Amino acid sequence: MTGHSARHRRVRQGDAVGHDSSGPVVARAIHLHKQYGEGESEVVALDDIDVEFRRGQMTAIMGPSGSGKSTLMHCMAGLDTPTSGQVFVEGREVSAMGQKQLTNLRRNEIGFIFQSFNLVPTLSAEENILLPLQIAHKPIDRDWFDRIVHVVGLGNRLGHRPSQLSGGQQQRVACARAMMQRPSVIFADEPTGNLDSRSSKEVLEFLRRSVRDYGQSIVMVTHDPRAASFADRVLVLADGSITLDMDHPDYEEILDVFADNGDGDTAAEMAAAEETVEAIEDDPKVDGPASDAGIVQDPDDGEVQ
Ligand SMILES: Nc1ncnc2c1ncn2[C@@H]1O[C@H](COP(=O)(O)OP(=O)(O)OP(=O)(O)O)[C@@H](O)[C@H]1O
Repeated sequence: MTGHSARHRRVRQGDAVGHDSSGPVVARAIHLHKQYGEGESEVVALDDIDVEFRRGQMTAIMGPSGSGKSTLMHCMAGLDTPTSGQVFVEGREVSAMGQKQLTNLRRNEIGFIFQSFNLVPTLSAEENILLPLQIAHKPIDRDWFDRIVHVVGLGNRLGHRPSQLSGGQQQRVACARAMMQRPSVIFADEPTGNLDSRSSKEVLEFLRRSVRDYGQSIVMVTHDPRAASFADRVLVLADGSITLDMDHPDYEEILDVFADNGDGDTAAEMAAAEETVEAIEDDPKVDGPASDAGIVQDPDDGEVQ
């Protein structure tokens, strides 16, 4: 398959991404520039990015390793500071906030989902889900809790600790935790990166449902074209710039983009790796999902709330 439909737009340096689409904006970056180091060690991670993320949409951010995906998400979420430019969430300028305001913003407006789940190992699933609200001394809406737990499908696992749950179940706890505070936007960094394809699908279906049924806004970094195909919109980054803005692309169209970018080996490798994983999972001799074994929690990979 070659070429892209009119729904997909090549983006050139200086173009504003998302300004021509309908729907209110939940988060926005204006001339966002991020540079690490100086002189010979200087790296431009984000090169003058203009982008808008709309409410009630799931946006996937893709691109080769080192293209700036995590930096963009961290700057949008107030976890990293831009070198220049502005970031707004709900119309409030994140890039001008002090530490206290940032903490408040992250507690009240932003939900996080990380690749390594970041659950507290000594707490039960229920306690993990409620922890951010308790830290923020906020009241617990039991009806909302019950609805989320039902949608995530964890009803009979609430008393279990993370070590007693599969990788997919742990990530669904992390999803429920992110949804519990009804954030304006959830930022998800490779949410299915540690999961087998079956668990990935469960997590992605939950995220999709939270967008469809509850109008949740989600921005998700992923390397996985299958995960990106769950999104309403896919942005492709290269060398710190957004190069493509795709509206509801399917899996084939996403694979095609990486082939078009001269990254065909990567696309072929991704498809082959996925087929191998699916074959292993479908093999009756293999007992349980691959993700149940060997999950290592990285305590430095972001914060709990
Ligand atoms: N703290 C840092 N100090 C110096 N350089 C950094 C730092 N963080 C990121 N970079 C550099 O900025 C660029 C963008 O990194 P970033 O992590 O955003 O890429 P990415 O697209 O998320 O990559 P990956 O897919 O491998 O996670 C890379 O060249 C990276 O080496």
